[in-house]
Amino acid sequence: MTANTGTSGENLMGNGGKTHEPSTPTSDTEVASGTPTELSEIFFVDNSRRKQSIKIQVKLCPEGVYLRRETEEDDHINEQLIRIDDIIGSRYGRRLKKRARGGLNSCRNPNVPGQEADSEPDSDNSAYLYIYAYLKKEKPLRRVQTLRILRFRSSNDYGVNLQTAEMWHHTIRKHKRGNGSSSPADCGKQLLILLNPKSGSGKGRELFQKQVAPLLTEAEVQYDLQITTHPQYAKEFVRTRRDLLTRYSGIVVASGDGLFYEVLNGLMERMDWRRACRELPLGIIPCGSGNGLAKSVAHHCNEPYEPKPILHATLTCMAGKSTPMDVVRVELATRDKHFVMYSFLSVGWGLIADIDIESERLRSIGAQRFTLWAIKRLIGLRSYKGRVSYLLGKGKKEPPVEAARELPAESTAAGIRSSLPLNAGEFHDLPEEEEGEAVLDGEQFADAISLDRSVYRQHADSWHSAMSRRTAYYSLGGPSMRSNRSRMSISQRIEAANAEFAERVPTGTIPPLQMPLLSSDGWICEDGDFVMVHAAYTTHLSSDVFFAPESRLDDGLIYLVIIRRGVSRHQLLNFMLNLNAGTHLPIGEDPFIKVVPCRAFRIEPSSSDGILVVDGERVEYGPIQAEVMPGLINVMTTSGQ
Ligand SMILES: Nc1ncnc2c1ncn2[C@@H]1O[C@H](COP(=O)(O)OP(=O)(O)OP(=O)(O)O)[C@@H](O)[C@H]1O
Repeated sequence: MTANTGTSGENLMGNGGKTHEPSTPTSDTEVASGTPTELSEIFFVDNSRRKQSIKIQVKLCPEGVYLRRETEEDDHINEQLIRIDDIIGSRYGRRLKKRARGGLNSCRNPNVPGQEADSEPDSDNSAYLYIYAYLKKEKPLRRVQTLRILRFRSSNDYGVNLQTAEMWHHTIRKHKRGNGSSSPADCGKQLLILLNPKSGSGKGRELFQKQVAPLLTEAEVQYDLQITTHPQYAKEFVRTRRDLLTRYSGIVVASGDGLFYEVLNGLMERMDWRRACRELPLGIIPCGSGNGLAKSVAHHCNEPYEPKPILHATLTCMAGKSTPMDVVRVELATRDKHFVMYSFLSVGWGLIADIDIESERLRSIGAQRFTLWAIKRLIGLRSYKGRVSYLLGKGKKEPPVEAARELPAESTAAGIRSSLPLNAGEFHDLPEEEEGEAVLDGEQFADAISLDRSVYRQHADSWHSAMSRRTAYYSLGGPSMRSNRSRMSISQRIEAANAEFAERVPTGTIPPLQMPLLSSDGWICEDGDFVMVHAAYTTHLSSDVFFAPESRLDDGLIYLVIIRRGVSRHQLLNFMLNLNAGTHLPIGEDPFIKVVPCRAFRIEPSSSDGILVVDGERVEYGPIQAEVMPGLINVMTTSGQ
């Protein structure tokens, strides 16, 4: 719809065809900047069929834009509200040369002879305001793209008309801010967009240009697009950029879950990790193959996902709101080394992990590979011996389990740290980075630091150190260490460095992997044969696997699904078939399948052969444990907290 205002409006309202001043506030409440709170104007739309113009009152207020349409027929009045949340942005200026989506209809001022709406831009003194909105509709849940074009032509002077359009534009922005939305444009920062051109079907770049870039333009978002050139590019980028917090307002990953994992782990390696996690909201635009996080975020916000996941997720990232989300600190032990990684989706052992990884060889057939491999694995059903231990979530009762038992209250060696209440507030930032001597010291002792925090993700095909650089640097370079350094032996320095490190970086609060878990600390342990142990902390493992329906982004809980040997193939088949709808978990007690909401868990496989996955990627097989860091990061959502 194109509406025009100005002399025509005045004429109809009986002002004798005089041009009128630009829109003025209808309310006298004005903010310091001079932007009014409410604007109202009469517009007209040509109705060629009825050979008359339709009068439309347009009112802009904090709730959004009201359009009230009146025709000559008394009984024919209808109204529309474009909610401020549904408006992603507006633009003002001359008429766009290219026909804008939503249609810039030819319109003629009905009351001023000779004033052609379709005149060439050069002779057109009108200023146009383009309002871009994506209206949220229920049943079915969807977003409807809507463009409203307001044409301001009350003056013969283009500059005056432009001022009016500009005032409307700024008022829209003000109301969006007032609604809790913080656009990058408002804080003078850019959005960092990391795009993996190889993710999913390998069309990330194309999809971005076609579906994401136009929305960014509509929302006036300034962005820095970084196209990854190799694995670890994104991780290194966020880990090493000194101006990350001053230059960027948030980070959007246009890719699959794999790249999001890189970004998260890159942030966690920064000296200012805590501040970075708090101040830089993270968004995801699903261009990958699994897309569990994008679907979980859409589910959380009650936003549509299909049939246009990229469009919907981009809108979510543009909404300027964020919600805290849990991160899970995962610790692995292989070949006498400790590895730490930060996860946001899941840890898996057994059935689902096997299907996910083993079906890779059928990647060329698409998503059907999972179905085919699931059938294969159900026929040749495997189970794995081992031990699963967990700390129940606060206020959660232990579910009835056949073989669950409490760990003996062992009196353990000195130095075992008991499990503390998990609290994100316990994690601290490192002090600001210092150059020079400290870094040198760090390098000198890097190899000697006992707590190696390297992580190996086989699929990513590269080693990356999660903490070692920082460990070495901080521990020995801190002011408290420097003064006593000369009097300390190397081993004392290393010990002190580790102690300081443990305080300052996001260390775990549960006992290290090689230490026993105590029932007196609340640990519950199950030994036996397991078909599957799969832990999830978001609702969806992939866009079509609704694995943990009860999960909330920041509930501080890990949903541990345990399936014991003895489960029938029929029951397993039902489990697999119902994963899509989220109805796979037993409602009442079940001797073989159960779900445990916990804060931390440990898996200790008895054999050395099997598959473990973290966030859908294979990791080294061996003992693994994880604990939740509640609400550590903020993810972009449409409903902020
Ligand atoms: N330019 C690149 N070339 C090759 N690999 C890359 C490049 N950029 C990133 N990667 C790696 O590709 C891996 C997979 O990427 P991503 O997660 O984006 O896609 P996906 O695997 O298709 O999606 P999903 O993880 O949702 O299944 C990541 O682990 C990342 O390290």
